[in-house]
Amino acid sequence: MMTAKTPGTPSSRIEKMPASTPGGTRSKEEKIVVTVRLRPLSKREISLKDQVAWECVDDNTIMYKPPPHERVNQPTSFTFDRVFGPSCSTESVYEGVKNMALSALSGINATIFAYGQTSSGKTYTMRGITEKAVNDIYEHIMNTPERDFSMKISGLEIYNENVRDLLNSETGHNLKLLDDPEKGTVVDKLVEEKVNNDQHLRHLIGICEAQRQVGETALNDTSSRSHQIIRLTIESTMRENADCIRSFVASLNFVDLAGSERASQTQADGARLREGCHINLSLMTLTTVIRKLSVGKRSGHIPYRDSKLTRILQHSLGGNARTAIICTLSPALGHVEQSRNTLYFATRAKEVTNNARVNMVVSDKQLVKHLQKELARLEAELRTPDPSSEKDLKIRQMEMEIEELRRQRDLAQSQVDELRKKVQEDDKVPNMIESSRDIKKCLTYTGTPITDCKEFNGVDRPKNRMLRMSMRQSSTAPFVLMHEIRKLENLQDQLRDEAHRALEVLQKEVACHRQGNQDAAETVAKLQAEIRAMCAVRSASKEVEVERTIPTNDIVSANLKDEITRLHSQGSNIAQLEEQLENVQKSIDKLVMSLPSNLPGSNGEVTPKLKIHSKKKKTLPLASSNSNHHSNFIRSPCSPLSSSQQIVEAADIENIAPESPYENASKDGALTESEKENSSTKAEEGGDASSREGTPGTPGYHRSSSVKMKKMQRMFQNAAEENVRSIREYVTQLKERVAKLQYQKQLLVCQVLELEANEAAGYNLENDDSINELDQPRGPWSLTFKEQRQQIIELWDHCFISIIHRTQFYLLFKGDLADQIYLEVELRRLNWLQQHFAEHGNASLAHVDDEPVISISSSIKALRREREFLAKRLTSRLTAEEREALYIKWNVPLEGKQRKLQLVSKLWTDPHDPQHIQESAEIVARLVGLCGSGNLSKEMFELNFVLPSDRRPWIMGWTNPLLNLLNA
Ligand SMILES: Nc1ncnc2c1ncn2[C@@H]1O[C@H](COP(=O)(O)OP(=O)(O)OP(=O)(O)O)[C@@H](O)[C@H]1O
Repeated sequence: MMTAKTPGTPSSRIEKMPASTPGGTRSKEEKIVVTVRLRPLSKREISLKDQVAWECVDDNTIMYKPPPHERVNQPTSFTFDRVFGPSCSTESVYEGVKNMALSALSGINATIFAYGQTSSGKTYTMRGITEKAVNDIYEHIMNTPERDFSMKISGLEIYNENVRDLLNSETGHNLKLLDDPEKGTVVDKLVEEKVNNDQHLRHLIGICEAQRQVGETALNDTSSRSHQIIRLTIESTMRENADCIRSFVASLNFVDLAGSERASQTQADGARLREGCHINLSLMTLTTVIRKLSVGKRSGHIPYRDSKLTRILQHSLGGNARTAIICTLSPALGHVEQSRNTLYFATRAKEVTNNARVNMVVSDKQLVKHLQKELARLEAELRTPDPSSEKDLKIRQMEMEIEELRRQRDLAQSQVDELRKKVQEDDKVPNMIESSRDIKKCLTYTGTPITDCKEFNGVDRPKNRMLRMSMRQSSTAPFVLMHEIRKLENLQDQLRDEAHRALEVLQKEVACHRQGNQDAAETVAKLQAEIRAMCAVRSASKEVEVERTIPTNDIVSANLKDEITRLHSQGSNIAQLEEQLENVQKSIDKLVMSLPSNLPGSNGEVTPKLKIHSKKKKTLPLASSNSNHHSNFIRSPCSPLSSSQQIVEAADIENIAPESPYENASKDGALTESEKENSSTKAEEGGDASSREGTPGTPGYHRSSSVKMKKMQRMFQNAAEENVRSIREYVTQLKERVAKLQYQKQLLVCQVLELEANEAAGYNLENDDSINELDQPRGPWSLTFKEQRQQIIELWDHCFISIIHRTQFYLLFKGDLADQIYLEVELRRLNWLQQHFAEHGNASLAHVDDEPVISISSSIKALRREREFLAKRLTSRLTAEEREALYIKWNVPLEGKQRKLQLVSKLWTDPHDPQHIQESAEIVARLVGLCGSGNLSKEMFELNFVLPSDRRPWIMGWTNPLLNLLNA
């Protein structure tokens, strides 16, 4: 025999909570749900020709339909949560309370009542509801495998105010109600049967039904004479969490009340009358409790204890449960009074508020198990403190971290001290200062020392020191330096050869025009001889150098010393070449002036296209090799340098054609003085009387011949002028290239001088650690690289350098050891440029043909043009989606004007934000097609003068900034 528990306290221990509030979870106020079910007329009613007096007018309203001529003084219309008419199935009625029934599965108590007069259909309805609820409960359990459910069932009836156990028909009579301080009212000795499955549950419910007191009344052959309560207690726990000791627990009550009719109506007497009295006592108390609860807190005392029914169902009436009351009605006019009473009861009931909450409990078994486990753990801990406990472990870890941090701090401190000491020693070495002076001198393009150079004055000493250190690191690669020296010398040779060839052409031109200035021809011949002499010296020295073209590392130090000496001794060669070219240019100018068209007596004007200071700068070949670009600047018929040597020879032959009589006479040696004079006069008139095409003696013919001669003369004259002009321009280009060569050589000399200084300061080249660093993959160089690259990025921004150049450089040089030379030269170049801007402001750096070479404004202008170009490329290189994504990312208004230009104008603008730089470079690379196409090569940045096949700055490499810097 098991002890019965109250609905709120199933077989579990409520976790330190009052019986009325198990689990302590927050309660939810909810009114009792009231529905009305109107059954069809029964056979008995039909046979009595009773009439239907009630009609369900909608889902919520039931209305009295009085017979004709009846005066109705009472309400005729009643509204509830739901109203079900005679045709509605029990399933529909269940749907109205289903939610409530299933809330028991999640720990909320629920009670479903059936209230109504005898034979109104209470039992009929509650059987259907119970059956469907059982189906749904088991379906839910099947669909919730994560929870472990257990269920118990108890059944009782209150018959004549006696509580009978429907599952214990033998001894379960007149059970006592006990008041438990924790659990509330409990039915003593009520059997609670554990339910195994749905079949088992149905079976047990069937037993309860069978055990219920049934009797025949005038209205119902099988009238239920008692109040029946079937209670399911459902408990569930999460399966996974073994440590979870809490469970949901709730009870679900199915209550089928006895008929609420008056005894007289049932024509009861004897036993039925007595039953009726008791039934009415319980129902009267229920009605009173409901009425009192319906008016709220003002109602005062609630007489739950006045009947066993209300005592047992106390929690379901205004307490911790959700409650639904299904009021059943007979539609018969003959029962209208009882039906109205039922509807009055239902109307009050719907005003009652309950406070249901989730019941969380700890089962005694689980609690004991949990406490035992905890006790064992604590005892074990007390006996032997666990060394590997989490807290201890953390403390030890932290101690180790502190120790490591301390060690790192000490190491860093000692490094700083060492560095400081070294720097102090460095400052004491006069050779280093001397070296700095040399560098200053070498960096001065025009040969004038930059006395207040920011990078090397005392004001910026830390930066200066850093630069010196980085230069020492990178410039101590003698092998690279020697390689660069060789390259420069080759360039020098090529330039000299080209200058020589240009002068040869010039000489031929002079020879071609005997009327040219004799002095100029002599000057040219003299210069030509000088250049030949220079070439001879150079080729002799070359022979000596053959053996040491590829020096080994062992002898690199010694060779470099030789190089230094040789570079010093050759220092004047380039200057001489420049000077000689200058003289050549002057001679050409004289030559041009001496041409017939420019002589005051010819046409009286200087040909505009022969103006010496031509404003229009032509694209002339600057290839270091003898390419067929020469054909672009010397044109036939007079040019010996048409395109190749063969053409030169052919042109020499062609030049014989327009022989003058003076020439013929000279050849023959038989021309008289008068003839010479005649010839001279005709020549001055523009005609050529000695033309072999003419027939002397014919006036018309003579005139025609004279016109032809004039045309031919003019033609040759123009060709000659053109050639001389071309040569002049070519010489100008040679001068520019020589200037660049000079600059590059100076940069190299700087490095060599620095090497000397380092050596003098005790940095032995052979034992220099920085040389060994070449073999080491990372270390100090990676730091220097980062510093130098950041300086370069900032200087790019400061000097308005092409953003395509920046992109190329940024993407190419990632910190390889081989990048040292590139970074260093770029840094020097930019420092020098910055210095120039600081000193000269907007004045140009150098002049070619009176055009400014570089200035702040020209750099800004070039950068703007470049951004405009890139903005245009946004359309062709990116899709509309990509563009839009970029606008959003770079905060460019999507509806704004010139969005593309706005976007491009934001690129490369923040030198201090590495992410900005990286992203800017990626976008520019995409726009100019540098991504993954192999277009980027370090060769572009070598110290070569690459042929600028296209003048657009963005397609050129490092040579372009150099050109920008030095040229235009
Ligand atoms: N909605 C309905 N549709 C069809 N028949 C119904 C309906 N409701 C009840 N009945 C029938 O009416 C008769 C009386 O029903 P029932 O026994 O459920 O009434 P009751 O209210 O429980 O009466 P009592 O209080 O006397 O036990 C039964 O024969 C039942 O089958």
